[in-house]
Amino acid sequence: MEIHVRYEGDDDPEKCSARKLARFDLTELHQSARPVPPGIVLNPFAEQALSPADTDDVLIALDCSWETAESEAFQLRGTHRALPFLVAANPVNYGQPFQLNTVEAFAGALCILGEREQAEQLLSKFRWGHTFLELNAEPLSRYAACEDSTAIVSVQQDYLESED
Ligand SMILES: C[S@@+](CC[C@H](N)C(=O)[O-])C[C@H]1O[C@@H](n2cnc3c(N)ncnc32)[C@H](O)[C@@H]1O
Repeated sequence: MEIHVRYEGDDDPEKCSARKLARFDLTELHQSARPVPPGIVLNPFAEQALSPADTDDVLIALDCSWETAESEAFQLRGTHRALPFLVAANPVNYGQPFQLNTVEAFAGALCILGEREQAEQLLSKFRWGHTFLELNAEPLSRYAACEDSTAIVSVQQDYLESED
């Protein structure tokens, strides 16, 4: 699957997971929206959850600081999808649901879309990468077995309830 990043560059470059992926040639960084090809845009504000029914082979994230990640920032061509309940494993947001960094968002999406090997390849560049798969092992395998986004939302409900 092709992996693209609309790179805003307003986050700490030392901790930026997208920059690290680009250093290993695992993604392409785009400084503006125009050259980003259309595809599945990972957008936490999207109305519909990502599911195996999404078949595009281009995956896009917006790498910016969470402070500037407002809905207007996600003006990118394609099918916008939110990721269901998954927990961050990166040292900045460890344990936080939904607020994944860019490599975690790609990895979660790839697992849901049946591209587990590529998810592992991206995460292998991060010391804590495997922890993301361990923390989310059960939801990821349940999401990957769902037919569509309605089923994903219903599985997600189990995790939201156990958070309360
Ligand atoms: C806000 S940026 C923060 C990136 C961070 N600076 C880093 O070093 O990776 C994370 C991006 O991952 C994707 N993402 C994170 N959590 C998501 C979710 N729950 N649903 C959809 N996309 C998500 C979005 O594209 C989002 O803009």
